[in-house]
This record gives sequence, structure tokens and C-alpha cells, in this order.
Amino acid sequence: MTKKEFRTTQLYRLKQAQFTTKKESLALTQLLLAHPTFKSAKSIGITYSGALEVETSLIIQAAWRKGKRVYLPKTLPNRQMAFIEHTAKDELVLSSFGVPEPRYEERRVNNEVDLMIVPGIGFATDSHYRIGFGGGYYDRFLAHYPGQTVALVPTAMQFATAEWQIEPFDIPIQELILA
Ligand SMILES: Nc1nc2c(c(=O)[nH]1)N(C=O)[C@@H](CNc1ccc(C(=O)N[C@@H](CCC(=O)O)C(=O)O)cc1)CN2
Ligand SMILES: Nc1ncnc2c1ncn2[C@@H]1O[C@H](COP(=O)(O)OP(=O)(O)OP(=O)(O)O)[C@@H](O)[C@H]1O
Repeated sequence: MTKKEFRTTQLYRLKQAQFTTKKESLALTQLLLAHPTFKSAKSIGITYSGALEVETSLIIQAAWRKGKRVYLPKTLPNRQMAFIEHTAKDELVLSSFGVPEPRYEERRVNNEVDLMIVPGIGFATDSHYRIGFGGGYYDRFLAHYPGQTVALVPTAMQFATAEWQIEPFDIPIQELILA
């Protein structure tokens, strides 16, 4: 299947499964918090979640409580992203994608966080390939990212093998945490 064809059917599936995904978010959050890579990370990159995704606000709060620094992506022209530090007091703006994003501030950029929690809409549990909403933001970003990558994968996003086409620029995720 082309990525475009896969996205069409997968977004429909995720809409049907959205309450199950939200329920699975709590268990996935607990698995992440117990994970050695998360425990040892001093800085994490994460997004605020959309309606079809694993809920991330509890992860962000837990990371702050444990003294970690939290970075959110600011999307930039040419499908680039910069990760900007997020603290409890700063205000966010709704991006065109529909999730809260920070304002760009050069002195708060860190594109080399210890751990990147990567969103997506489908993950292959054999090869760890992912497919996202189609912006190509993470493929571009991960090509130059030196840290650890992890994804939280609810049942509706799990595929034994990739049913979509894999392209040369696709980058597998190091660790999948499965609901
Ligand atoms: N919660 C969350 N935040 C995230 C992502 C994500 O997957 N999840 N992203 C993961 O990458 C980035 C935003 N991704 C985006 C993906 C597509 C479009 C976009 O412009 N879509 C067009 C149609 C796509 C196209 O160009 O063909 C549109 O909506 O009109 C924008 C942002 C950063 N933040
Ligand atoms: N490393 C890269 N360099 C240049 N272009 C890229 C790179 N990675 C992806 N692209 C471009 O981005 C487009 C979208 O890629 P793809 O369909 O894999 O997005 P995605 O992984 O689903 O989205 P996202 O990473 O934003 O969640 C591709 O058609 C490709 O042209």
C-alpha cells in the first residue's frame, strides 16, 4: 500500500478506536515512566497529543515532577522542527496541525535531548518502522538526531509488519512500548 492509502484507512481506524487509545494511554504512560531510558533521561522531547493519539499531558507533568527538562517541537518552514523548552508557566499557541506549540525562542532550543518520544499513526512491531500524519517532520529531524528514540504504541497503531511502503528516508524507532 502507498503511505497515502494506508493513512486514509488508518485514520478511520484510529477514529473508531480513539476512546480505547485514550484508555491505553495511562498504562503506556506507566510503562514509560518505569523504563530505564526514561528514568535516566535528563531531557525529553515530546508533543502535546491530538484526538487520535496517546494522551501525553500526564507524561509531561511526570517528567517535570522528576526534574527533567521538557522540549516541544515548534514547526518551521520547509518541514523543519526546533525543540523548545516547555515549562509550566509558558503560554502555548495552537498550531495549524491543531496541537499547542511553543513560541520560537532561539536560546531555548535543544535539538539533542536525551530521549525523543516520537508520535505516529502506525508502527511495525517487527522492523520498528513508523508512519506519521505525512508532514515528513520526524523523518527529517531524526536523520540528524543523536539521542534515543521511543514510541508509545496503542493497539490500534500496532502492525506485525509494515503494510505501507517503506522509503529510503524512513527511520525506525529504537524502542516501541506496546499497550
Ligand atoms: N501531536 C503531534 N504533534 C506534532 C506532530 C504529530 O504527529 N503529533 N507532528 C508530526 O509530524 C508535527 C506536526 N505535523 C504536521 C503534519 C502535517 C501538517 C500539514 O500541514 N498537513 C497538511 C496536509 C499534509 C500535506 O501537506 O500533504 C494539512 O493539514 O493541510 C502539519 C503538521 C509536530 N507536532
Ligand atoms: N530526510 C528527508 N529529507 C528530505 N525529505 C524528506 C525526508 N524525510 C521525509 N521527506 C519528505 O517528506 C514527505 C513525507 O514523508 P512521510 O510520508 O514519510 O511522512 P511521515 O513520516 O508520515 O510524517 P511525520 O514524520 O511528519 O510524522 C516525503 O514525501 C518526503 O519527500
